[in-house]
Amino acid sequence: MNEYLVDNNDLLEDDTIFALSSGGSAAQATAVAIIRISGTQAPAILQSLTTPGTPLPKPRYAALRKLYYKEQPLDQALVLYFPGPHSFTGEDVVELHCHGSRAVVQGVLEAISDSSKLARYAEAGEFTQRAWRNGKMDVLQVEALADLLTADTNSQRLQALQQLEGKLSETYQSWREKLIAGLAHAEAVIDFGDDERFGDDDFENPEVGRRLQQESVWGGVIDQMQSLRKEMEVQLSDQRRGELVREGVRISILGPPNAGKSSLFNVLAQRDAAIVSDTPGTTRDVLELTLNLGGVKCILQDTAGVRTETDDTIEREGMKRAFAAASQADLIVSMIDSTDYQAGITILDRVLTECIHTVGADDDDYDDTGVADVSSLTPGSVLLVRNKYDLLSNGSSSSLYPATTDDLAGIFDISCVTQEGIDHFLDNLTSLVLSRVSGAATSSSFQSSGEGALITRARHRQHVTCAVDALKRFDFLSRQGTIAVDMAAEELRLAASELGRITGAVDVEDVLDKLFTDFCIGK
Ligand SMILES: Nc1nc2c(ncn2[C@@H]2O[C@H](COP(=O)(O)OP(=O)(O)OP(=O)(O)O)[C@@H](O)[C@H]2O)c(=O)[nH]1
Ligand SMILES: [K+]
Ligand SMILES: [Mg+2]
Repeated sequence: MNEYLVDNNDLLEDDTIFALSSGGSAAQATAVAIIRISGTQAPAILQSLTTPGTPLPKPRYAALRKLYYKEQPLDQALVLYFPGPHSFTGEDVVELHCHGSRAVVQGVLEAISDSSKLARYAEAGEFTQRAWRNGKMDVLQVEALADLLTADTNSQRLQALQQLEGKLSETYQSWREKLIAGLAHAEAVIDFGDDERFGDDDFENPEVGRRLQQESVWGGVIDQMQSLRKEMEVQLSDQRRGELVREGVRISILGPPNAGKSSLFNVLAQRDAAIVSDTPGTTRDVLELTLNLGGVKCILQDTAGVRTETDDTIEREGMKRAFAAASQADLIVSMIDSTDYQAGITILDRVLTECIHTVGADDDDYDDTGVADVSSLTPGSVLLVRNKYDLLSNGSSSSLYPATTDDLAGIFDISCVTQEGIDHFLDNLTSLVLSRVSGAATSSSFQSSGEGALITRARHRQHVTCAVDALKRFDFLSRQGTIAVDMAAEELRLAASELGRITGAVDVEDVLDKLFTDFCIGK
């Protein structure tokens, strides 16, 4: 395809662009290939491919057309014409649904690029970029489209569709409008000294009337901004459900050496993804694989075995990585060898306490107990798995539980060798994953999509957090009486601009540049 690409410096926003939009490449045969052309020259290009005098298809209706290049037939294709602005990009768009063989696709692409020199091959995401530029979608919807195009699971698809529909955009827009209204009131209060618009005549003493009026307007603004802030805080306290759906729920397998962590990893992967051996300390790096549990994307991690002491520097590094992974996990599968229960519990107890209540990722020394810090782990995010159940005589395992038992989401006896207990464990793990994202766009809530204003990216969270911070400062300043109104108003302006950045109402070129490069060519 590179032959169609032109020098980046020559790219113009009003060029007519074209691309193979149906995925794959011109070198791969498919049943049908869709070639898309967007820009002012699109209808002319279509006409140059058909015999002279052939009319353009009726807008938005499919028509069968014979395509020619240099008087040789290229293909018999289904052709669609979407005159702008009623098209995906907002420009004139032509779609050619051709037979997907290499000869046809390459022939048609060559004909488009060569015959008239009217168009150039599109850059990655350029069609979407035009849609955004022409006001067909906002940044949130561009992000949703990117998510939809890369969705692996049901929940990711539903969430992306919901955001594409504009649910999230509506929420942020309405919040921003409220802030701007508040700002307008604040400015009226600021101007009030020289402004007679509040009808002082209604009051016997104009000065008293003025002050009363001013206070009541201001009081109303303060109340509205406070309830707006509460709405935002509710959205922020969503346990990151939307982000979990989008990014995947991180599940770390943690435990002492030889507990069978890699064996479980392989059972869940349904292949030999990790090395299993009877040598303790086999796994050193953190291994990851993606699982679909109940329609939710999960990232499963196998980690190095943790123990209290080791002289091996590589093993120490492995343990450090295991800790870092576990501290960032959303769920932990803590595993012990049932035949070595007591030793396992002692280690796990300590490890879990550290992972749940502290983050050890920055510690050079595993033995250092870090200061309590943020961790994505919450009580109920640890499943205790007692492995090698097959080796226990009469299946009785110890009833001793770790001291952190309050934090446990369940205790499971399994065998990675006989696969006993695996299904039961997996069912429970799946339920736990689902409960983590409940309220996000799962199929049921999508139907009754009343709310659905979930944050789906860290970028959104950051801006909403900044807006809330500005509203907190507003609250403080506004309580100082009308004396600090102008400073308070500035905070409203700041909060509005933070929200504007989410939808792209306020400058977001850098966000978009990054986003469009993630798109495939043809989208
Ligand atoms: N009998 C029995 N053996 C098991 C079971 N699960 C794992 N093993 C064995 O236990 C040994 C250790 O297994 P691994 O999966 O390598 O253990 P690990 O926890 O990943 O070990 P490190 O990576 O060294 O921390 C291997 O010899 C496995 O075959 C089980 O359920 N039953
Ligand atoms: K091992
Ligand atoms: Mg291992």
